[in-house]
Amino acid sequence: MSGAATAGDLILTFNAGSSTVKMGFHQIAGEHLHPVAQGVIDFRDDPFEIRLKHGDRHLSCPLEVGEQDGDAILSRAFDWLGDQFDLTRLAAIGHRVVHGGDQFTGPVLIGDDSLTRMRSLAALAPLHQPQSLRLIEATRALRPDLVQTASFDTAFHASQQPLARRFAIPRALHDQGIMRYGFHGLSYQSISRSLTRHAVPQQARVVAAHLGSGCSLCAMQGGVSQDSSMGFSTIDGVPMATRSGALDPGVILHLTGQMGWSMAQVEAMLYHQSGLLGVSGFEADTRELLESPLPEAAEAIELFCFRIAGEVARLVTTLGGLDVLVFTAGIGENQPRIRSLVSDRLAWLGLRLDEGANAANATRISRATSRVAAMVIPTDEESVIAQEAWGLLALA
Ligand SMILES: Nc1ncnc2c1ncn2[C@@H]1O[C@H](COP(=O)(O)OP(=O)(O)O)[C@@H](O)[C@H]1O
Ligand SMILES: CC(=O)OP(=O)(O)O
Ligand SMILES: [Mg+2]
Repeated sequence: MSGAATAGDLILTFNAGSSTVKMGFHQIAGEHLHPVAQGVIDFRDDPFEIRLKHGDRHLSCPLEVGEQDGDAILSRAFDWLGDQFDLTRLAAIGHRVVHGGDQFTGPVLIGDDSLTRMRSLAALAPLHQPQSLRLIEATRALRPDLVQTASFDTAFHASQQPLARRFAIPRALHDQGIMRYGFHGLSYQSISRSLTRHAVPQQARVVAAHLGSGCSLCAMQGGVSQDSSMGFSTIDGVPMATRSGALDPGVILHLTGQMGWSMAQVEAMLYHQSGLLGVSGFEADTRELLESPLPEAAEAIELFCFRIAGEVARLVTTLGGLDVLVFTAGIGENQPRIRSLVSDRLAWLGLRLDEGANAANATRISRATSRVAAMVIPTDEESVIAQEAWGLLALA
């Protein structure tokens, strides 16, 4: 890749999540990077399309290609994006890559060697890593001239103490990399920066709850990660849209041993058939569940909030107390009812919501008298990826 840097002033980011690819266009202007447009391809839409918000304009384009055909999706998306932006201005494309293992503790330029190492981690994040790798490879084929960079979800958690990262299993397994990594790190880094902008002191003990399709929580102090609910894989921690969250490992032994399930069946159950979808029996989206009169829907929401509050309590122990609870991502930013149900279970910590502010998705949603502050802070993983890509351009 060396010598490939262009004089472009645009950075495009790709954030391949479990069900969407989010995009961000950022413009380099002197010492600053300005977000200029955000886009999304949501694979749950049928038929799916690319949607773009550019200033006040909302644009969309049907993709009309198979969901699995990554090359065709990208080429069609690039054609259309080329009508909206002068893509010769692209200086770099930055990708979110979920698993960096213990090999990547910061962002990297993508080249043959880093790509091989990212591929070796694909099995550890089967919902995410293959999707990012397909995008990176398709972009390389389409625009081999472009600098590409990778920003890792796991990197932010490299600051955790060894104790927080260890499972109580034989040391030899830990030494082979079977340890707690933590995810959603780009989101937590974005939150950490926003907290500084909101004048939250560096030493404040913060628990951030990233509640989207994937859900995790992170204990932060001094602007860095101290512990998190997700460990080795993106199934760990609290229940999610379709993932189980932490589960007694004896259940897996029972299913594969006594009940004769294959590993593929177990994997499908843990990643795709559990969480809100599994408990409700019909729906993974909190918006639909909260509208539903069915008791199973109410139970799915109750269990979700019960487990989130329980995880906050565990992370408070890691921090030795709690000053700020932050809600972020699709659910955290937009679902007052979920924030309220979680916070009610944390009243013993001295947390009291201002229900008016909560209903309005205000930045500060706790009462002035609350011992713990509760905040709603939009996450911006795309800006973190773009900043990191920009920082690497000089090395390209
Ligand atoms: N405007 C909204 N109002 C209420 N809930 C929302 C809204 N947008 C997203 N959500 C919830 O957030 C979830 C997706 O969150 P998001 O952070 O976009 O996920 P991901 O990045 O993991 O794909 C949806 O399944 C839905 O439950
Ligand atoms: C790590 C993870 O679960 O990511 P997402 O929420 O984007 O699926
Ligand atoms: Mg996400």
